[in-house]
Amino acid sequence: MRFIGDWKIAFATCFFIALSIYVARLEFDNVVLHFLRLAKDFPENHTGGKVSEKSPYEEDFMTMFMSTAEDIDRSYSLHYDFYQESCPSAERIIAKAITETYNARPSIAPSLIRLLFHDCFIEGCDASVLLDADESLTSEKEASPNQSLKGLDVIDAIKSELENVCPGVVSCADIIVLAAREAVLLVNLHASLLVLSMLIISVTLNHVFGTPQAGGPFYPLETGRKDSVAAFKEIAERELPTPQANLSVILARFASRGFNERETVSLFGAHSIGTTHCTFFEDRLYNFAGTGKPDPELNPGFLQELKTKCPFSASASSPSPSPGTGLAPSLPASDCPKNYGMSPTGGNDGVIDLSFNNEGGEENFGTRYFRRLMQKKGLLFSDQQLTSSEETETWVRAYASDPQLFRRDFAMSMMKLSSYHVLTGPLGQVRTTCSKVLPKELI
Ligand code: HEM
Ligand SMILES: [Ca+2]
Repeated sequence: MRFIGDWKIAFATCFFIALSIYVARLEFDNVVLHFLRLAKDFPENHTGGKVSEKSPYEEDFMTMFMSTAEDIDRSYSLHYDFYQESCPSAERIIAKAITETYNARPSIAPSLIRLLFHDCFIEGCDASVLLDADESLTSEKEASPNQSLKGLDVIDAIKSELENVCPGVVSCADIIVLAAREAVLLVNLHASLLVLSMLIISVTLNHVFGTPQAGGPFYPLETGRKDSVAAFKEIAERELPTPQANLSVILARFASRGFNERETVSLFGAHSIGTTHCTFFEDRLYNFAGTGKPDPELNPGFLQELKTKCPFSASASSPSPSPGTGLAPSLPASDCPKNYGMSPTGGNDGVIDLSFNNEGGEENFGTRYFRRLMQKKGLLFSDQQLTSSEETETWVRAYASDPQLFRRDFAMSMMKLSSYHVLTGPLGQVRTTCSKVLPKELI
């Protein structure tokens, strides 16, 4: 009995020490939150909707948020707490909905982060990706890269909840970026108390030994995005890099949207969570670039493990665009079985964790992905391409060994992506249903 009592006291003590260290180590997020509070007290100091031209790494969150903006007309720009008066509970409602959904369906977190990328990368964060086809519009959802998107139902559900509370106020574009922000925060954080306690202890141990905390980083977001009245299927087909894209294609696509190498590499850290279909990399296992052999850039032991997860299928032997082409631009999705889209028939529809056989630990958001790249264990050809140039490999190595650097850079890049090319003021509309533009009589 005595032993059990001692054990309990020891456990409780460890738990509270672990908790204190964990909380203390959240300094990064706390600084941001502190700054957010400051920002709230001085609302006239917010930046406008445009992403700063200056590299965000020369600035911190404070300056990015509070730097000079006097010359920007606030009604035409994003600003912090845009819904403060029009819908004060909006951000709370979104956060609650995402947390509840995540508790029942943790896979929602990566799906929402990917949804943000696919929306913002194509003509900006304007919810264009959510529109359904109608007589005047071809849906972006039909573009081959978007056919495997998930989580749209959750955005729709949040939107209808918000429409009940404050009709016609909160844009779908803002819901996407806020939902993705909550998703980043939640990744790997499970709700059950037992799991949470164990997580805190294991995370604390990780800290002691120099590895990062669980969950993704927090980053502040301005709001006030408007929704588009158009969708951009062809642009999505053409511009979203394919899993077979080589580094120059990838860097060019990101650079044309203002992202440098460092920012691009940091965003790829999102691939440390979620899943991928075998069809997106099976050519690397069986028939790389039509050679009938595996990709020599794939770790041999890892290759064998992947083969058991993704057995040879008809689609693995079908011709594929040679790596690096991005997307065969002249072929419609259905004619191009190995492009970004799901091959409609004969494809390997197996699904595998992007962190398959992860050695970095579940809690290791970001860092584990970069460590795997250094071991030639990138799942997608496009992932492994990040180690193919000196500049990008430098960042891969940096993020693999410095979790705090990754968290900071990822947060900054996600902020930048979330504000890319937004519509504000009269340039867009607030849809009442995310999948439909407003009927003319309501505009
Ligand atoms: C060259 C650039 C990229 C390519 C080729 C690419 C490709 C892919 C592919 C093929 C999948 C698997 C989809 C499926 O099978 O359902 C995937 C998943 C994912 N991607 Fe990317 N991606 C890229 C960049 C990004 C970026 C920049 C982000 C975020 C900032 C991102 C976030 C994700 C996430 C979180 C998942 C998991 C989705 C889920 O589990 O539902 N990706 N990506
Ligand atoms: Ca868009």
